[in-house]
Amino acid sequence: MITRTLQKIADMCGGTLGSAADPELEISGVITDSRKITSGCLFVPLAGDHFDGHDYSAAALTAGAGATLWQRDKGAAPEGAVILVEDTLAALQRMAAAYLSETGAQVVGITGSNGKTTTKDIVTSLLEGQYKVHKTQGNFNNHIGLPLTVLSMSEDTEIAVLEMGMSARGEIALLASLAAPDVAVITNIGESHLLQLGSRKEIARAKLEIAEGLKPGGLLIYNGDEPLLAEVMAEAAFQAPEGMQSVRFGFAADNDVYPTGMMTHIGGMTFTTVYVAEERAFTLPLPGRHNVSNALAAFAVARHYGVSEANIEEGLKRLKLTGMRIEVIVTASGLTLLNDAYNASPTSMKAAIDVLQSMKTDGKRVAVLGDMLELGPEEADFHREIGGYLDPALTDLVFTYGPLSAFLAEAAVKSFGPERVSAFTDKAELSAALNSQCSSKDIVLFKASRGMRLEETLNSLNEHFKQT
Ligand SMILES: CC(=O)N[C@H]1[C@@H](OP(=O)(O)OP(=O)(O)OC[C@H]2O[C@@H](n3ccc(=O)[nH]c3=O)[C@H](O)[C@@H]2O)O[C@H](CO)[C@@H](O)[C@@H]1O[C@H](C)C(=O)N[C@@H](C)C(=O)N[C@H](CCC(=O)N[C@@H](CCC[C@@H](N)C(=O)O)C(=O)O)C(=O)O
Ligand SMILES: Nc1ncnc2c1ncn2[C@@H]1O[C@H](COP(=O)(O)OP(=O)(O)OP(=O)(O)O)[C@@H](O)[C@H]1O
Ligand SMILES: C[C@@H](N)C(=O)N[C@H](C)C(=O)O
Repeated sequence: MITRTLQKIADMCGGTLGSAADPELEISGVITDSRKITSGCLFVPLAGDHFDGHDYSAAALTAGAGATLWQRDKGAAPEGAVILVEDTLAALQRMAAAYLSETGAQVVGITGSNGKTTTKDIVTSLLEGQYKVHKTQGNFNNHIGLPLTVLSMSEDTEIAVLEMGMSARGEIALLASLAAPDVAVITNIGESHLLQLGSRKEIARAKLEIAEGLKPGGLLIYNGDEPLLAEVMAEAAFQAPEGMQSVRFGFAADNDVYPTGMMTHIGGMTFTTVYVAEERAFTLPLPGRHNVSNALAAFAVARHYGVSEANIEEGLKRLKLTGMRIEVIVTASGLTLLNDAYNASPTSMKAAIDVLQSMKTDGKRVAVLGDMLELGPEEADFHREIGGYLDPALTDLVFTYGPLSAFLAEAAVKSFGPERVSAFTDKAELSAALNSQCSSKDIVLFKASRGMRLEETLNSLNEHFKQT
């Protein structure tokens, strides 16, 4: 984490020391929540939807913070070590950019509608055998999360792997301007946040802002199976940096990185590809064809940094995936739970259904699917599309949760019949139905948008089977 004198911190964030501040005071770490203060940290108060951090600056100092930023338009600053700034969020971002530059770390920025977190985890696992790597924790991928990620990295980090999320134009541009990536990855163009962007082409334009933020001579690694990306890059408005290199990954053989074979097995996927010289087989401890796509993007990053095939194989073995991304949980009772409840959009929903329908079981395959949010005016049709995508020969029961998922159920009934499809808007009723209709031999998929918190229903079913 960042460790600097108070004066240096003030210089990095464009602030001015308050009269009581000791310029030589050592600051270590940056915290934005007064309830999580660490000794000697810099507290950065942010104004949010429910609180204004400035109301907690004095408490933060009392709790052991070494100093606090203070926004000039917030009235009288508290007594003690204060750095006065025009805007605390802008100061946080400026500090992060300065720190990243001072460390000299290489930066890999990862964006895309789906797979940012997964690909970030795979990239990290492939690189860390040869480099000191720091990566985004959880989903800290926005205008606050990315700066905090950077400020938490150690001074001797060699490569920072930073997830960049967005839900509006300009957001990736801001993150890329802060991070100045050496390598930018675009995993795919799906439908996430279509409500705000309006079209998939506009989503592609938003994601390609990462390329425009590359350092000169930087490398863009993008999904070559997605025509919208090439279309947008051909537009006059797209401003590639000087000397930009590019590598395309995907399933089509005209990509630079693509699989020459794939096989699903109980522990994940095995695929063959030409990594450096000749075709090799690699085992990915993750289910789903979509995760092969993510792995191929990560391979392109690893090859750029000269990672050996031996380290690739070791990296895949030690892969630590962030939870709730098609996480396979086999309970003591034998019930298999697919926890894919972190978020959902049509592309990721289909990918999850493909995983469920490809798994072998002596019991039933059960899909528990909740609302997909932020999809815009066509949201009902997107849910109907998923209902029609389910295969009654491969999925046995369908349970839906949420008002939008009623459209999914309506479409599924046409091929499953009413006795195999149940729609709910109450979690307790959904859980009761699952408890009575599922058996310990079943595989049960849970997937919905973050806002549905469907992991609560997964946990309820898990608890039920622990007691039976
Ligand atoms: C500002 C902040 O961190 N807020 C977090 C806080 O929210 P809450 O509503 O409780 O408080 P306020 O925001 O009103 O509080 C303002 C500050 O005051 C501090 N404070 C409060 C009380 C107190 O006693 N002492 C205090 O010091 C407080 O700490 C605030 O700093 O808590 C929530 C629950 O934990 C957090 O969720 C909330 O975090 C916000 C949402 C945030 O942006 N956090 C980032 C660090 C982050 O990266 N979060 C990611 C989610 C990112 C995301 O959604 N990404 C999108 C794509 C980008 C969309 C973009 N348009 C956007 O707006 O984000 C995606 O699809 O992935 C995460 O946590 O996963
Ligand atoms: N390449 C992909 N194509 C389709 N779905 C994917 C892909 N990669 C991951 N997913 C699915 O998308 C969901 C989110 O995965 P992940 O968290 O890795 O993506 P993300 O882009 O970080 O999401 P978010 O925008 O919420 O941060 C999971 O259900 C996961 O299984
Ligand atoms: C976490 C939040 N930004 C998000 O991903 N929202 C979408 C709609 C989801 O919850 O799936």
